[in-house]
Amino acid sequence: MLYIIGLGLGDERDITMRGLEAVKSCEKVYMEAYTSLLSFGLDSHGLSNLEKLYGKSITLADREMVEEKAHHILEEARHSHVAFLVVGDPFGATTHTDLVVRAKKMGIHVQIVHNASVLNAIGICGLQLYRYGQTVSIPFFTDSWRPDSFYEKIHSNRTMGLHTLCLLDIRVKEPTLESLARGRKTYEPPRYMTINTAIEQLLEVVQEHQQPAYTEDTQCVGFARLGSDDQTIVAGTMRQLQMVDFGAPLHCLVITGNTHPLEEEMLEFYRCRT
Ligand SMILES: C[S@@+](CC[C@H](N)C(=O)[O-])C[C@H]1O[C@@H](n2cnc3c(N)ncnc32)[C@H](O)[C@@H]1O
Repeated sequence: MLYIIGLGLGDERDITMRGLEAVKSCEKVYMEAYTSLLSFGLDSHGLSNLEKLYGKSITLADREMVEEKAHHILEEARHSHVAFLVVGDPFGATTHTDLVVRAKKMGIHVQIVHNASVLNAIGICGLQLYRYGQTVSIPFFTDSWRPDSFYEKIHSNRTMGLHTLCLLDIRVKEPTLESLARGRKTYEPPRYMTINTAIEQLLEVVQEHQQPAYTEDTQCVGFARLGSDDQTIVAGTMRQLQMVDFGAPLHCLVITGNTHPLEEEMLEFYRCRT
């Protein structure tokens, strides 16, 4: 049996009763460690908090393991109970759908335990969840790689008056260029995109378009560490949010579409005062 268990967004206390029971029944516990981050991080201290709560040791499943060695996890799940822990909800990231499909094709029973996701937690700012268009991902630009496919999606969302959730890049376990050349992998330190960098890139991309989908004066909402005790939510123009220090990761950004008066009333509680 493969259990895919959402941990929610805050800390170890956010697992559901059902999730906790499932973890406790498993012989092997993996923790997915690259599409998100719990508020206490995944250092040895954060992990040991989880291990203490579950009374089990946890194996970190990094990008390489999930993408290249998923077969090994699935083979274990064929013969025993295996838990695969995911920050947020299991279906808040596309990777985990792939795991479910592979497991089902191998005839392995899969059980999903849902939890809160960034995809619904953004509702806290008052923008109605059913007034969103396509979600976009904003990758870190490099000197030679500046993919901007997110722009057209934002454009079409805004044309229809819909809000856009921008998920921001997470780079963990990226091999350094030198190590690739040498054939022995060493890794860059982890990087998490800030709202400030996202806005800088958004404003760079929009300059290349005649009829801009947004400007520096477009209303947005920035979210940091949603679901944790020190979550930060600020509403303001792109220009205003660029000046805000949102602190530690994770961050995401919403570009507003047309707003309803009730949405405006809620946004007032988070309005940037500078
Ligand atoms: C691929 S999504 C994974 C979402 C996760 N599985 C879930 O269901 O919430 C990861 C992105 O969501 C955003 N994100 C996730 N958790 C967040 C949080 N607690 N606060 C703000 N943004 C968050 C970040 O932009 C991050 O790069």
